[in-house]
Amino acid sequence: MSEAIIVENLVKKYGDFEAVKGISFKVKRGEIFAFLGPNGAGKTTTVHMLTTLLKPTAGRAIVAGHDVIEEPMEVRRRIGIVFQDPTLDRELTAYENMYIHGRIYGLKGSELREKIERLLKFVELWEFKDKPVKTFSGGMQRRLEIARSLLHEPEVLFLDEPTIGLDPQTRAHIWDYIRAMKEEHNMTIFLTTHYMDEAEQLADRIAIIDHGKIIAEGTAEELKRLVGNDVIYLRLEAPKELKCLKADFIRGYKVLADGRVALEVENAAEALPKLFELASEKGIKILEVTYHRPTLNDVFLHLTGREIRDEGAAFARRRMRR
Ligand SMILES: Nc1ncnc2c1ncn2[C@@H]1O[C@H](COP(=O)(O)OP(=O)(O)OP(=O)(O)O)[C@@H](O)[C@H]1O
Repeated sequence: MSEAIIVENLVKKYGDFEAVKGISFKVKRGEIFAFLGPNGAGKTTTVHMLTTLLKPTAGRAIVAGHDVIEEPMEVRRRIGIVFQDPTLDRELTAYENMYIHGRIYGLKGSELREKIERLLKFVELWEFKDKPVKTFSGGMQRRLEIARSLLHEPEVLFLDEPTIGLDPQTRAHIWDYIRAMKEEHNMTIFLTTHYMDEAEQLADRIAIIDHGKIIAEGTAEELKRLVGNDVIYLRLEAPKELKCLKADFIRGYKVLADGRVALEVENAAEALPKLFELASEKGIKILEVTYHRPTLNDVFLHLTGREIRDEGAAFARRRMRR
């Protein structure tokens, strides 16, 4: 089978609240697939259903060739998971954490020792192997969790927000490991993220999830094509004057939470002089202008009218404080 994950009409209700509202998608073997969405979109709930930790209310999911409801043990044997919150034993050393996990999966002797060494070297923690985890930084702990999740050579690896709260340098390191896992082991990787750059940098395909539904799916390039060619950001002296800025060359617009306006246009270089002319005709004062090719943030804005960035950033700050 060429698919590592097949999901059909998957639903999860918590009481009356439907957190996941009948989602369907497929992930091919050897693919990095990202679930991109804001806080509370239903990403973790989906990961928990796909990893057999949570029973779906309805629908079906096949992971590594096995049904998550009918054959949970078969699924568990073939997957690795790195959760959002650390699950390491902080009192034990890095080596001991790896060793115990390996024994749980039936590994032992020289095979286990060699794997631990190879994986701790892979995530650049070999020299810290005898240090207790409580002395590790957040980034070191995440690297150790990744190494641990690879011990039993999973076919499919689930990473729930793998770089949340980490500094840019550590995030880039973790991206390198994720790419290496795909390239060297043809591993299928399902990751959730609210960071657009993470989805863009890593994923072969991206599903954008919002309020429990997949609202778009494709490669980063395909998703950006939904928006069009260019996006112009404007700050107006009086934002309510926006309604006077109607013209054929403006394909759509959205008002951002910070008061700026995003205009979707075919070609910003051609649209800008026309825009200035129109503004001066109508007596509208433009305070600031920038433009760029659409980003995934623009795609999210185009689809939902909201920015993923604000919600994500606030969420990351909240988590860091915990
Ligand atoms: N055990 C639960 N009981 C009730 N509601 C829940 C429970 N777990 C999650 N929810 C709700 O379901 C929705 C989806 O949550 P979920 O954690 O899957 O979202 P998410 O996209 O992963 O966001 P986050 O990154 O914050 O976990 C949210 O509105 C959340 O409040």
